[in-house]
Amino acid sequence: MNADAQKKAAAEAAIAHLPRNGVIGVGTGSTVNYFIDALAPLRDQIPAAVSSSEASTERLKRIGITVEDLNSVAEIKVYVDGADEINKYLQMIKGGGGALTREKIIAAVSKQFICIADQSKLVGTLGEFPLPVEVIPMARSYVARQLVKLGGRPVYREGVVTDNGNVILDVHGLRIDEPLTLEEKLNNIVGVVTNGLFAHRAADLLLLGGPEGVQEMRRA
Ligand SMILES: O=C(CO)[C@H](O)[C@H](O)COP(=O)(O)O
Repeated sequence: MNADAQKKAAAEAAIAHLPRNGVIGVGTGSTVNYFIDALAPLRDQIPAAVSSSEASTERLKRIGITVEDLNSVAEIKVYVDGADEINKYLQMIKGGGGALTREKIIAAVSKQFICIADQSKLVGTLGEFPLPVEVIPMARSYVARQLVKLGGRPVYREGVVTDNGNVILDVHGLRIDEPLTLEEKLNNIVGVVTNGLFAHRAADLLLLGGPEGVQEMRRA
């Protein structure tokens, strides 16, 4: 199975973990696109979804699933999303697709976070993938200087404006030995809206597609 087939298998495995009746959270990315496609036959059993991006909203609506604003939803039972990297504690780097802020908000609200990914995403130490940081535009240079002080090499994601009207710095060269501490330090930089480290709100379950099929991993 190649990476795409692994993503599809992981996405389809998530269907068995959905609540019988309840609002679900839906993330963003190519793996999530497979998940949305797999939701189509279940559209009548899903009262509504909350989505982490305009792209996913559009795809959900196209298959007939109602998308609600998070403010009108009392509870999200399950949130399904991909990751750019994930470790055995199910801490992640996310935001490759630029939707990290909404993803973090929905993850915080949701009772259960199911990560769907292909095998290449599972790593020993987070940080090989450049860490996305969403920044208020006027603070971009200041935040970049603070990121350099933390040992990173920030690169401005040119031409990208997030769904929230902000910009993204992708931070290269960080070896993330202490994800919890780094997530807090990044949050403390004035001008940072969100960073793509999901350490405090890690996933609860990883469905990992591999050559042999889909493996279920819970937090170590
Ligand atoms: O965080 C994300 C988007 O902001 C995605 O979950 C992450 O980039 C993984 O994407 P893909 O499923 O395409 O590999």
